Amino acid sequence: MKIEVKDMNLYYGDFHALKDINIGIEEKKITAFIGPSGCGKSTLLKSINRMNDLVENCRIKGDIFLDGENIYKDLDVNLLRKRVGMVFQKPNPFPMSIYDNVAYGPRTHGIKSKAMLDDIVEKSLRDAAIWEDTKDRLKKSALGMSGGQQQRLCIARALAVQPEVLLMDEPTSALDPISTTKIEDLAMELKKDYTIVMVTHNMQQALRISDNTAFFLLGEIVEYNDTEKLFSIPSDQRTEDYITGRFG
Ligand SMILES: Nc1ncnc2c1ncn2[C@@H]1O[C@H](COP(=O)(O)OP(=O)(O)OP(=O)(O)O)[C@@H](O)[C@H]1O
Repeated sequence: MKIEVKDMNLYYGDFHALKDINIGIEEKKITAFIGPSGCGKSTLLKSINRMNDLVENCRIKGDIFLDGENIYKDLDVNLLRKRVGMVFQKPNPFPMSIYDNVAYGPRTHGIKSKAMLDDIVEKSLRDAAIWEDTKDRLKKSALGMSGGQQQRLCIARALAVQPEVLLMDEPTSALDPISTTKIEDLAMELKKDYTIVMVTHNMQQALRISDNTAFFLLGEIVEYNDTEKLFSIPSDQRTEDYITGRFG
């Protein structure tokens, strides 16, 4: 297991948003989090790189381990966020050039050599399958790209600091079907090297690309299994009701 969440409970003030969460995320696999709106998928995703630390009134009990190290006790938060990158629902490139977007992370980690940065930028853009679209316009603003290109750029930006885990929060929900397919293909390619955890509202997407799926409801994980099993022979009635479209 790359990540293990043990007996985790999370509260936003008095609101109990995650209840007794226990889940192991397998290395170099795609794990999908599905479930109706507001059931805690993003909250758990954001906990894995401690983004909830930024939320006032957020209290967490229990533990999360990355390669056996407790992320709340044993790891520096900056190092954790280098190892666990994140891509958000809406592409959010910085208002700067394509090159500078990708070089941003490596620069903040102290890399100054132009040759080294050039290599990292090219490799990251290639790995995010967007080198061909960008190689002749690296100095142009990232904001001039299409939404789908911007999302792949954001993935390149996340890859540039050589993370081990990539958290993706509904990465295709703002994209058209063609860009969505590109991101899905990319995720399947990236799992050779990275552990991917993806929140998705799209059950077809979870079925197409993920190895394991967790079904969330009202802050609990109702069922967690191999994706094909979860969708073909769900063991909980609530999972069955959700995947057959009876609610949510
Ligand atoms: N910063 C916050 N302060 C207070 N409550 C919050 C905060 N963030 C989330 N919540 C609440 O926690 C619950 C879980 O939210 P979360 O965003 O994790 O759900 P989700 O399953 O990802 O939903 P969606 O699919 O709509 O993104 C919701 O009821 C939400 O209103």
